[in-house]
Amino acid sequence: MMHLGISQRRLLTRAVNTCLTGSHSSVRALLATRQSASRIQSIYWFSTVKALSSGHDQPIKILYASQTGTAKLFAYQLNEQLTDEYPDRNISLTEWSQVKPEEMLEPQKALHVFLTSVAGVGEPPDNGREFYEYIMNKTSTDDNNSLSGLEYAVFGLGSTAGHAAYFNVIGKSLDRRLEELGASRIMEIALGDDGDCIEDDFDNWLDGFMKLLKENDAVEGEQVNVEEVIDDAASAMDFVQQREQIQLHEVRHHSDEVSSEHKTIDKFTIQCPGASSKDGTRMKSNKFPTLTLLPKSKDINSVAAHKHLFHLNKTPNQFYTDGTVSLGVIGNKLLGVDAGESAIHELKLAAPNVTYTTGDHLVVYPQNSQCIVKAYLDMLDVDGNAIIDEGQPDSYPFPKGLTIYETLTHCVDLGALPSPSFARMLIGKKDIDYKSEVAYPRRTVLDLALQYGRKLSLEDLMYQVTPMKPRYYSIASSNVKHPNEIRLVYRRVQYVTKLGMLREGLCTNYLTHKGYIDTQKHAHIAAYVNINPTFRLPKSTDTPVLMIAGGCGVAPIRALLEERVALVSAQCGNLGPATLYLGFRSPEDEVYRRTIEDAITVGALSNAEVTYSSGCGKTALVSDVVRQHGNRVWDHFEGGGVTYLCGGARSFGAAIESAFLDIAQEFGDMDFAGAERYLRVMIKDGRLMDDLAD
Ligand SMILES: Cc1cc2nc3c(=O)[nH]c(=O)nc-3n(C[C@H](O)[C@H](O)[C@H](O)COP(=O)(O)O)c2cc1C
Repeated sequence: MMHLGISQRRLLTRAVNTCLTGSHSSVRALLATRQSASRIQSIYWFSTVKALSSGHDQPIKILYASQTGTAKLFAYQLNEQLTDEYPDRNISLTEWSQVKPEEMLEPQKALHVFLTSVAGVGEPPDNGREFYEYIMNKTSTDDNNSLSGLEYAVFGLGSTAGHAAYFNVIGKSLDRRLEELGASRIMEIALGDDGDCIEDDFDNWLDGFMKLLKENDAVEGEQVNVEEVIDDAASAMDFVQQREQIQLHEVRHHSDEVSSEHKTIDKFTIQCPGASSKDGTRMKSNKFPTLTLLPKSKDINSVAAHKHLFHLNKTPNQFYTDGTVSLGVIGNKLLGVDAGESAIHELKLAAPNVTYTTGDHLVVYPQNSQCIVKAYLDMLDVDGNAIIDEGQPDSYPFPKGLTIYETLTHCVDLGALPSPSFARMLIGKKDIDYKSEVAYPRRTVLDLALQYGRKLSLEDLMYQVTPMKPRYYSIASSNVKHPNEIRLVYRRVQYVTKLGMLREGLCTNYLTHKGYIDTQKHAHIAAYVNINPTFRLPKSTDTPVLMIAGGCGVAPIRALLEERVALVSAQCGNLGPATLYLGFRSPEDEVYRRTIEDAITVGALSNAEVTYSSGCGKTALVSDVVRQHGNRVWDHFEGGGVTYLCGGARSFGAAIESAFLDIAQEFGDMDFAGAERYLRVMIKDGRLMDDLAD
């Protein structure tokens, strides 16, 4: 399932940069929601914040660890704001994995700002693991190890939507650990919540951080009082406002001599081979470094423009994560043909050289649709064929040497929301209510630019737009049955916003358009397998299995069923009983009936209960059925069986968790707190596994 659903588990993908969109969840998170708020408070109640003592010319090190790109994006935004504000100060931007852990910290030499997300349920991001382990194991007893004199601030990224029990644990532990090791916290940790509106959280933190630096400058003797600090903040905003007027300046192309006629007529434009205007000029940003463009003769609609970015692999410009491969689309069909446009799809991919295990995720790199890319090219006034030259400054956030068309197609998320600062620039106001004006109506950069009549330069877009992130999908096939094939299940996302704008999920629509044509020449997608060791069939085949799923949550369940059927065929010992509770929106939405019937016929599934929440005479929610069968469910729990829970996190996952808590209280004769403890032990012991997302 894609999750739009589940997959979006990690799917986090998502939305990583959007407010109130999909997010990953887990039962343990749901369980802990009630407790987490007070726990977080108590942890930080006693945290100490010390006045910033370093000089106003002290270098600032921005250090980030990011799994899906959000912390990285914020780190870049912080870098931009700081270099803007303090052009003469030494500001550096470093990914944790870029330097040896023991070389990353420089007490007394720099102010350290850490940004880190949480990935993999309470785990650090992959590019942060080494440093995180280093700092957590570092001892404070050895003088050489002491971090005394190191001033720091932490912006943590996490999600309460799906990970309340582990909300921001990495940022919080890091923040605590640094203090334990003698470092000085100059600002309370900020806990960005991707389950709500993390852009807003970062914006508020950034505002506070910049003010703190200004106050420090004032204390240092520049005689700036508090009102001045506030005025400064306001004039910084005025600058933002000025920026949107986008002054156009005459500049030279990096290597070309500008002809005398251009010198005289192009007062506000850059002479540029990548311009689409007749006179060869385009707009310039008065804030971001001018991108040097080279002409390219190929047409943007040529095949080359749509190819994947594998040619960048093993270069400094590599775009895909190691292990990303090109998978041929060998099947793509609507499973519920009468279920309308949001019917569930199944995508079949040839994966001859890919190793995966049943329960893993496939991480897909989507592309923006051609019509959206074209609309941006028109707005930017540039030629999509022009190549963004290799010689850009290091701060340029995307691979160099690609055409503008390729960059807009692959590297930036044109469906994402602009950051608050970018939105302010586009709207032309310093005070905006980001949630109501941008996040909830889901206005994109293009929407705002068109609505407010802004013309954007290429640079203003490239330096502020959200980078493209790959999307996570639960694999819906078993590697035992299909070692050379991967199936995904997804629902195409389409909806109309409160402002009446049609919105389409970027990846599900990308996949939908990867139609299958039965020839040797397949469409391809770029993707890699993400190992998911906490979602596996039990090692012992006779362990009883209970599977509970809703909608696209059927994806990983299909994989488990396929594997159990394969185990029956291979006569791999005694197969324990297996029960399935599965819910769909309506009978038309139902998928895999045949698969379920076949599994029952061969003995891979003992019984199945399929319910519909609407569209038929007898509707029921899966959670109601689970409650009705409470005694059986309890016997399963007590009998040492394993349980799988797959589907949407917020409503489906929460409803089933609530049913489990009721069952434990009723049949286990325990109170609510005891029921919560009971489920927690099941999770810890690997007897309750989930693949939940929204
Ligand atoms: C696989 C995965 C696991 C996650 N686990 C947690 C978690 O345990 N606790 C939490 O607070 N957030 C968790 N999150 C949410 C992310 O930390 C959050 O979306 C963050 O903004 C992502 O930042 P990044 O893109 O820089 O990695 C998880 C996200 C993913 C993708």
